[in-house]
Amino acid sequence: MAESLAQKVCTPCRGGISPLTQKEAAVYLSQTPGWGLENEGRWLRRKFKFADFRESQSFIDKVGRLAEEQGHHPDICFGWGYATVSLQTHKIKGLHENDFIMASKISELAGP
Ligand SMILES: C[C@H](O)[C@H](O)[C@H]1CNC2=NC(N)=NC(=O)C2=N1
Repeated sequence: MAESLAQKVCTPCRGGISPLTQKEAAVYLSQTPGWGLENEGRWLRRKFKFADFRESQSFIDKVGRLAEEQGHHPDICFGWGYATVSLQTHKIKGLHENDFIMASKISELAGP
């Protein structure tokens, strides 16, 4: 079986490559349920819901640790009962496989 996105690790992206096209991104998207494309496929986003503020905070804390581990950092907006996580590869102003790897790992942190 092909390696799942969540098993891969983010690799440094130094730029000089094209971002994924919307078509290519759509193929990855089918492997990251709950996530959606925004801004003409330049961003990947998902809103997670939680029981209260403490749970949202605990989740983003875990996301932060994962981001440091992987060297790939999402933008996060959170509040009582929710956290919205947005991913982009800045150097290419669009999406890279790394964004989908992170998305998949973040979904695993949120649980089933
Ligand atoms: C130098 C360092 O690896 C880069 O600036 C990394 C850090 N974290 C990052 N996180 C995200 N989401 N996109 C990036 O392009 C990015 N670049």
